[in-house]
Amino acid sequence: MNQQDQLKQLVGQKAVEYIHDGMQVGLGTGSTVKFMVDALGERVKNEHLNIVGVSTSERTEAQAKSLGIPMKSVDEVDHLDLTIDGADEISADFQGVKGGGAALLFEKIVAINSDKIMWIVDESKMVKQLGAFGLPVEVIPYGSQHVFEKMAARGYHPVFRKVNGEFVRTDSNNIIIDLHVDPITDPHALAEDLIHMVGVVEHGLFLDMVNTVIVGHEDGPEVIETRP
Ligand SMILES: O=C(CO)[C@H](O)[C@H](O)COP(=O)(O)O
Repeated sequence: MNQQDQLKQLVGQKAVEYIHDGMQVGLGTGSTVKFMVDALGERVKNEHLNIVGVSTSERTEAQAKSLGIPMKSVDEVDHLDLTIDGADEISADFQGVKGGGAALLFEKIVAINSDKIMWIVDESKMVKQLGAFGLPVEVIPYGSQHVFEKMAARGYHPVFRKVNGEFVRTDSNNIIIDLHVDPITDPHALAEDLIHMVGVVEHGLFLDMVNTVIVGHEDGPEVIETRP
């Protein structure tokens, strides 16, 4: 395992210490969360931890079920106690960019219905200002070329996300446009502009949301309470 994966595993293992009996827990998406779900599966199996998971993607759902974690859909729970997710960038004032794994819509729905939100990252994700990582925006396919052109006209430097020449599809069958605005000097203004563009379903700016960040360093995990 490379060093970055070791840090991801470390924060994943640390995060599950915050999960207790009876909790309804949102499970994010991505390579860091995968380690967390593995660790949670161990606790469910070995300690008979009694929890319900709510996933943010088909990938996480399949992994959690394969490990015997009891799962419900977001609409089957009245609330979530805690959501643990990864992030692509976290700024010095704890604003986040997410959606590198194209799961930002479900991640945001689960996050805003959670009492507490925790992000788990290796130290490379901590930045001064957001923007170096392209900002993912989920867009419905119909009319997306026009949305793209409007974004370009605003100077957002959009790029359709494709793999092998094919549009990447989200779990809702939408597509992703990554914006290259670096640095993002006013994330709130950008978020406000994007969410009002017709055809945009959701954007990857997760603002004023996170309560706890666990950062993986070589000498151990650092737990930062951002909004206790
Ligand atoms: O937002 C996400 C998926 O949509 C992920 O949380 C984010 O991309 C981080 O992923 P990783 O842990 O693989 O670096």
